Amino acid sequence: MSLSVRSLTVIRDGTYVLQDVSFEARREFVLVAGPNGAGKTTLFLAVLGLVPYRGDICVDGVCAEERARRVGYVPQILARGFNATVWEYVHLPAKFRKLSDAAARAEEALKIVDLYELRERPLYSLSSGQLQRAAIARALATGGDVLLLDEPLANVDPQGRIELLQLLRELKKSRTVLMTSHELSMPSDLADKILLLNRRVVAYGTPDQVFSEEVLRKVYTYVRIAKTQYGYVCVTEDYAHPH
Ligand SMILES: Nc1ncnc2c1ncn2[C@@H]1O[C@H](COP(=O)(O)OP(=O)(O)OP(=O)(O)O)[C@@H](O)[C@H]1O
Repeated sequence: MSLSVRSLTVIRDGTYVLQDVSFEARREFVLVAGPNGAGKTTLFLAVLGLVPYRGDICVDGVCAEERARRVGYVPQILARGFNATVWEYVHLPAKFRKLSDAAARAEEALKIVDLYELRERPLYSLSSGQLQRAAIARALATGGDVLLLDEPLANVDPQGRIELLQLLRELKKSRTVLMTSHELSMPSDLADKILLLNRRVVAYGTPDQVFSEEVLRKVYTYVRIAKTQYGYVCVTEDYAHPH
């Protein structure tokens, strides 16, 4: 459950989308932050071997593209499908990979995300938060000691967010989880590390290290993050100086 990225460079249409990106994560929860176009999704696609890249990417010491089998990926935009049930959505990828215990894996994954009771429901009937949890179960069912979650908190209501954060806390106990988010307010016990990207690694460290004004200024002009009793709270200067 370790991910090691060394000197990763991705060029698309002649432009450097990622340049000399290096970091390691081992059974940690890493929040991948950075502005639009910073290369966060591209980093995930490179780990999965879906874009051409230079550099070394290894999962549990496996650096060839078979490493992708050890990675669970939840993309930013989730297809609701039309006729699939929750069970089919979670079970079928594991079955198509001919995993002998596909049904047991799907069952366990659905229990982990607390959707087992809803397994016969059509996918389209789920709320956004439930759909996100179903997508996480789908990734868990095919493997996934390293989980890559692209914006799982987007479009999720506050109650769904609490449920998802609770699930993420559980998942990180036995896995390496990378999650992208533009929402930097979060409980202080969630992220072990913050990877602040802007095509290069701007900073990689603990939230206290990266959420400092000095580091954030390198990427965001008007953003501040305060550590409060509620966790890290992100405010922009228009809140700090109301009109
Ligand atoms: N298929 C592609 N061909 C060429 N350039 C691409 C392609 N996909 C993405 N890019 C470019 O790569 C850069 C990084 O995109 P990426 O989606 O990785 O950023 P991101 O940090 O995930 O952004 P966001 O926060 O908006 O989701 C962007 O400038 C984008 O235009």
